[in-house]
Parts: sequence; structure tokens; C-alpha cells
Amino acid sequence: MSLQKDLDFRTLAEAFYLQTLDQLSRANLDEPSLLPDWSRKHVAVHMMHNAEGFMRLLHWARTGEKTPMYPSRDARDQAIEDDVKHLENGDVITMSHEVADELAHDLGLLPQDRWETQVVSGRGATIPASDIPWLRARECFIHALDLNIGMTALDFPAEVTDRLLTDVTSTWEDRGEPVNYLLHFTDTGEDLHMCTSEDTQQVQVTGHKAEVLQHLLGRGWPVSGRDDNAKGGAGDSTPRDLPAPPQWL
Ligand SMILES: O=C(O)/C=C/C(=O)CC(=O)C(=O)O
Repeated sequence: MSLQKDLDFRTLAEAFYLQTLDQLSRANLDEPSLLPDWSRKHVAVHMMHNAEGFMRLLHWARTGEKTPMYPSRDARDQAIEDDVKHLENGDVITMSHEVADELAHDLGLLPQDRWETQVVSGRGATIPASDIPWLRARECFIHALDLNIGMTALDFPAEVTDRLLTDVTSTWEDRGEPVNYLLHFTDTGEDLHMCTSEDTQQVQVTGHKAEVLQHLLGRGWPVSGRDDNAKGGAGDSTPRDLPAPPQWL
């Protein structure tokens, strides 16, 4: 995947996320997100901190000065809780826009020959700086769903759905997570055998590629007006029968 493509995905994703956030009033930012124990405000604050963390990694790549994304995972979690408590809801929405602009600015500052500089992600993985645009893009797309206003993976561009499916597979493979899925996509007619362990009982999932993706991401089955979905999904396995997938990140 080219760097320019990932930069374009990031721009698109940021707009997708901010348009979702902007539909919330100040008051309903306090309501639950799709993530356990997190309000929508937790998601929004995390997204601001995530952009700031990626800016620290871009600084690292640009200057060589080692500036980690977060001091530690615990410090990251505490900083989210602190800002949820202390920031006004209206300020969180305004600052979310500002920080996205700052990140776009910093991405534009990185010279061509610094993109392959190795930095350390917030999850401790050593990555080239060129991974940052896509990592931010996927945070934006997935956390837009977590804001819990009814946005679904069916709203993602098809290329993003494909890319996220590849990410889910490679993450499970890298982690040695035993999965054995036979996926049938009703929109494209494709079958995908996503298998890291033949010994694991096979689970068959049938639906639009985006619906299947959303399920595999652990965000439930999208509620839509489609007839086959209303019946619980066409094919061998209805969404209601499906076991929860392993956590992917
Ligand atoms: O998705 C990844 O592999 C990496 C993501 C991050 O480094 C960002 C975070 O984990 C975070 O902001 O909490």
C-alpha cells in the first residue's frame, strides 16, 4: 500500500470520525459508547490523545529525539480518565477538530526520507513512521462506530473494509490466536477461509462483507433495514447464533 494512499485514507477517516462526533450534543457525549465502561466522551478524549501521541511519534521520526506515544499504558488510561473528568464536553468537541488539524499539519512536515524511521507504537510495536497514517485512519473509522450513534461498517468505503479484514487476520495470525472462520460475503459472492488453527471448530459467518467485518471487530452485527439482516442474516449462520470473536486488538 502506498504512503499517499494511507495519507488519503487518514484524511477521509478523520472527516468520517469528526462528522460522527459533530452529531452529538454536549449532553449526549456523557452517554455510553459501544466500549465497556467507556462513555462517548472517553472515546472522544482517547481520540484526541491518540492524535497527540502520533504527533509525538512524528516528532521522533523528524528529529531523532525519542518521544514515546505515551509514558506507559497505565499513564495513557489515567490521562483519559483525568480529561473525561476535567474537560467541558463542548471543549472536547472543539479540541477534537483542532488536534486533527494539528496532526494533518505534522504529517505534512515529515520529510520524504524520514518516513522509514523506526518508532514505537502505543502498543509497544516497533513500526516505521509510514505506518502512522493508516493506524490513525483505523482508529478514526472504528471509534466512529464506538461513538454509538448508529454508524456502522456498512458506512465504510469498500477499500477500508478490505483493509480492515486483512488487519484482523494478520493480527490474529501474529498473536497466534486460534480461529477458524469460513466467511461468505453475500455482496461480493466471495468466500474467505480465515484460519490460524485447523483444530479449532469452524465458525461460518454469512453476510455483507462490512457486516462480517463489524462482527469480527467485536462491534456486534449492524442493525440495518436490509431484509436478510432483519431475518437474522442469510445463509448458514445467523448472527444471533454466532459466538463472540476473540478480541482483535
Ligand atoms: O493499532 C495499533 O497497532 C496501534 C495503535 C496505537 O499505537 C495507538 C494506541 O494504542 C492508543 O492510542 O491507545
